[in-house]
Amino acid sequence: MADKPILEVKKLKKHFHLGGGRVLKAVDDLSFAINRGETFGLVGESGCGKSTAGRTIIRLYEATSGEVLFNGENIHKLNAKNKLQYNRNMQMVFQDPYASLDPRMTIGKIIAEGIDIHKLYTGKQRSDRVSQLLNDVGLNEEHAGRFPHEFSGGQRQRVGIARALAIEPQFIIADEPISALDVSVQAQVVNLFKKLQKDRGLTYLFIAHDLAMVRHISDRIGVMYLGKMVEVTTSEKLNAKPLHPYTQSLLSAIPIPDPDVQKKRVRVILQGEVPSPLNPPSGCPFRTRCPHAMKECAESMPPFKEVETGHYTACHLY
Ligand SMILES: Nc1ncnc2c1ncn2[C@@H]1O[C@H](COP(=O)(O)OP(=O)(O)OP(=O)(O)O)[C@@H](O)[C@H]1O
Repeated sequence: MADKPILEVKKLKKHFHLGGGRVLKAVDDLSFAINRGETFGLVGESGCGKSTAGRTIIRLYEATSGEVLFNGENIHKLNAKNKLQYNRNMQMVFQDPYASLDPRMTIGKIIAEGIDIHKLYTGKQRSDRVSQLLNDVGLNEEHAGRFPHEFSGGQRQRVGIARALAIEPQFIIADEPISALDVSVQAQVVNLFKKLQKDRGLTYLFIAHDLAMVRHISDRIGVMYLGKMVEVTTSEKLNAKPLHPYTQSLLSAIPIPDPDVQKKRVRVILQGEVPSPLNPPSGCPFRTRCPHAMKECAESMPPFKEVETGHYTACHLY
């Protein structure tokens, strides 16, 4: 029998109350699961709720409703001791490696923060651990006494990764971890993520707006639009046969290196902008930009259902 998923997200909602009765449904009814050892890519345009989803899963934000099960346990029902253990199992790597590293702290202190909070090592064991982590991410132990501003963007992101690894988590949420980096170093950081996953059996939730990149590193992909999950399947199925018109448009925008194939491809160009999440369209939120919109799309939100084995989508076409 297959292993139970390491993470199950069930009907997760995170609504921000902005005053004056205005409610911004940043994450609305999100359901998906991540298997142990896989990379799950979460994609969608800016503002669709990817970061909010990641932050709610790791409990930087409290959920408005819904469930997050980690190793089968509902994380919203954990007592203080188990919550600390949960925090140990799940860590986050942020987009901007400069903003997320305290400029007044040395790299060694930054990396050891989690070790100190969880009281894992002290003295020589602690400094040995920091040296090891620096080596593991392609830096070296002399870097421990330096400050974040002395490093390049790629090196700072390596520090961010070492910090996340310090307490040996099983699961890492990487929120746009390469988008702030030069193109030339993006591949190096992606390769580091891959190597660490292989060596340590890590599971990743990899958040990014760039489907072209995500599909190369993810086993499975979830596509979000205006706070909702619109499609989930394996990278191969998503590439070969995307079901949701929004996914089709994202894929059709990715250039193909082969000019003959590129010529034959039908480009799906979306009309208009993403609607405001404060005032989303009725029914399916994508209908105002969808080339296949029908009458029923304005009337009801299509259920998120398994259309083919392991291939889920929320669209009235299916
Ligand atoms: N703390 C907050 N308070 C109010 N609204 C918020 C807050 N955080 C995010 N939002 C809003 O929630 C929606 C989703 O934002 P989120 O950052 O999760 O999207 P995203 O897909 O990660 O986009 P990006 O890649 O630009 O960060 C946006 O409309 C955003 O303005």
